[in-house]
Amino acid sequence: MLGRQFIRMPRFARGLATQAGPITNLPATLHLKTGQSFHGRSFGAPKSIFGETVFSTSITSYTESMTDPSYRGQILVFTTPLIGNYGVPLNKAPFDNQDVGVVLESQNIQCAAVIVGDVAEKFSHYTAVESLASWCQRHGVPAITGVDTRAITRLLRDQGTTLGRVAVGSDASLPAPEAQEFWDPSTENLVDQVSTKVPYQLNPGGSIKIAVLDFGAKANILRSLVRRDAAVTVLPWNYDFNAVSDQYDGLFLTNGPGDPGHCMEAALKLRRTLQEWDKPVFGICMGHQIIGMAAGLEAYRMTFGNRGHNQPVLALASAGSIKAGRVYVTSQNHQYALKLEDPFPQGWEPFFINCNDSSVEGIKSTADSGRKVWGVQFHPESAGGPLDTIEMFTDFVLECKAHKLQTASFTPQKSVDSSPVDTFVKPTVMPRIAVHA
Ligand SMILES: NC(=O)CC[C@H](N)C(=O)O
Repeated sequence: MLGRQFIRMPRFARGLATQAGPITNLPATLHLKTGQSFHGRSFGAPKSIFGETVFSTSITSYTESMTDPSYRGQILVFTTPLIGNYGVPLNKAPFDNQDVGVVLESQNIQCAAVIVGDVAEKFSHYTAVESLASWCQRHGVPAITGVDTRAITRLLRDQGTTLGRVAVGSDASLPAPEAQEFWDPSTENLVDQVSTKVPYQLNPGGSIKIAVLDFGAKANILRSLVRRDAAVTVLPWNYDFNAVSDQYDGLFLTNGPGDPGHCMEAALKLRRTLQEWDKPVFGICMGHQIIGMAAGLEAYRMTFGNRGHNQPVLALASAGSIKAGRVYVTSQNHQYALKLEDPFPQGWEPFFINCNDSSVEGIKSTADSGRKVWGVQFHPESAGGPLDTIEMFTDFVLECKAHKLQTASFTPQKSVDSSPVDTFVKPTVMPRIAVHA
């Protein structure tokens, strides 16, 4: 009764919900480079691919995870046995300059393939317009169901993230590829593949100007800034921010796929920024790793990384909404981390530490450094996952405003025309859809 009263499905969704998804009967095999093979059924695109096999402990939000550009090149194994039961929503948001035009984290499925124990053949949700199976098929993404994901996960935990091959249809019965045939996505600069090619703006009338270096931004990061009334200018990952830094009140560095070592160029540019520019800087995941590398810390590859929405982190310092000594439950998706060095580089301190594996979960500039710079390995923007740390976006925007106010009396007023956007390729309709294509 209650459900009927409060949850009214839009007419288009009512007809589609609970339809059976088109599960194919094609055989499908996951081969790991370490020699193990798992045989199941295909429910995605009838094609075979290589990738890096990783597991996620997230229980919900398969749609957000699969569209997160940080999963590029990865074969994503869900530890939750039943995946797909709420289907997939229409991935389109109102087309205006307040949003990136999508409901999920980017326009496309970004992971190379998905592996589940049991795909839901029927789905039901008031926003669902199609099944997980038809979404994968439409996007050309292979997917396997009916394999022992617990066994795969235990292997990956022991031997670490492992290169894999998803073989579908007649390929499924072929022998496993030779070790040297496995493609390793970490050898490529994946960031360059997903970052915007041209700068663009969101919410140009916002009260504070934030430049965002796009390493493969999740849409909810951009939304989280826009919702706090930031005027956001999204720049390619290797853009020379130093040339335009005086025109912004803050700098943000996003998440992104692959080995941060491929983005050393961005870390070196940021090192100069931090030497010459004293406004607030905030980075998430890949962005945090870039800040760390700019500070002189080293990034290393973890055995199996952290992927899931239940990662507890302990705050070691207080800043804004974050209180030292508290544990926050966080959303994560990473393979690399910053090394915990003792002592930390001068002017820097650890901010958060992971309660499970003691890896560095955040760094910040020290109180006496005169700067406000934070990086966090986890995802405060959630999508999916808990919102325990979402107020870090508010903290950042408030710091930018405070800095602007403090310096306003000393800085000559800039003319309105000083916006760097005038020198950019400035489309009249922002290329939101094309950003992560
Ligand atoms: N989500 C991210 O930004 C991931 C960062 C980096 N690609 C890693 O795997 O560690």
